[in-house]
Amino acid sequence: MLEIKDLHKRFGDTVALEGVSLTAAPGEVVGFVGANGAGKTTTMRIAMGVLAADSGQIVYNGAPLDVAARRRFGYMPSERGLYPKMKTAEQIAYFGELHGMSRAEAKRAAAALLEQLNLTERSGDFVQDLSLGNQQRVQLAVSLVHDPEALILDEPFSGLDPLAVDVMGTALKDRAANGAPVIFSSHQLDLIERLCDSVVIIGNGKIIAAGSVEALKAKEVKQLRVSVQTPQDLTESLPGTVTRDGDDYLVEDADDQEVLRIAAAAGRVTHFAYDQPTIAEIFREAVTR
Ligand SMILES: Nc1ncnc2c1ncn2[C@@H]1O[C@H](COP(=O)(O)OP(=O)(O)OP(=O)(O)O)[C@@H](O)[C@H]1O
Repeated sequence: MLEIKDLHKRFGDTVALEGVSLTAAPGEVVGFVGANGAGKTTTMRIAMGVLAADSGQIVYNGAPLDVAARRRFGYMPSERGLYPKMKTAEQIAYFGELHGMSRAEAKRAAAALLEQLNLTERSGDFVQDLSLGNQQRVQLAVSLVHDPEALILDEPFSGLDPLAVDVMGTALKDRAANGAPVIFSSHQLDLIERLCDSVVIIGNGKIIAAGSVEALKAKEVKQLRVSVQTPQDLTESLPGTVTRDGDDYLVEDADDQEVLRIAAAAGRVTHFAYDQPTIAEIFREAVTR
């Protein structure tokens, strides 16, 4: 379990973090979202020891996270750090060696990652000759090469094409399936919705919403969507506040069982469920609250 506890950080007069806490359990993929300047990068840098907090703690499996444990983490910093004049496969293996792997182990791990990230054909290319998206795949490979116990990734999906997003998403899910806690930041909320078990929303250095994707959605659920095959117009006969969305009825403030009974009496009910908001809608609502 990775626990980020009550972080505070100022840069001069700027208050960057004001009591930020979040946790990632083993196998949990946590999406970290927030507007530009909200404090995501600062939080992740502090978690990785790149930056010192004014106060707060990073706890891993019950103990303060130290340098030795951090070496077993995988980190993708926002300022990407690759050696442009090194060849792709060598680069990944080199980072493996920096993490204490033997040369042979590191080369094997690099080859496997290149395969998984569809980069095998680029193994011998200099990093500087790769497209930006492929450089980013290499950056992910670098953060994964030592088979990290936990992952902290700052916007790993920015600028990737949909195919690359799928490849990277699968790579992250695989790590989580092996028990790694995974935290990544992103502005792509559809992706967060697709990949994450839970979401943490930060605004102006404070956590403004957090929880499992299902719990966040369930909390915001408001309207019932009903589709009925009937020649009648049920707007007046259904209880509560009723509006139309195409052929559907949207019902609020009503007993759902009563709605179902009236709808079923009128015709064949083909859809009956509460509309769930998207993570994008929950985010917009949270940051404008
Ligand atoms: N080294 C620094 N010196 C001064 N201010 C900083 C520094 N790093 C971050 N800040 C400030 O701290 C706040 C949080 O920035 P941070 O980079 O953590 O946000 P972010 O959520 O990662 O944003 P983005 O989505 O734009 O990457 C901002 O007001 C930013 O200007």
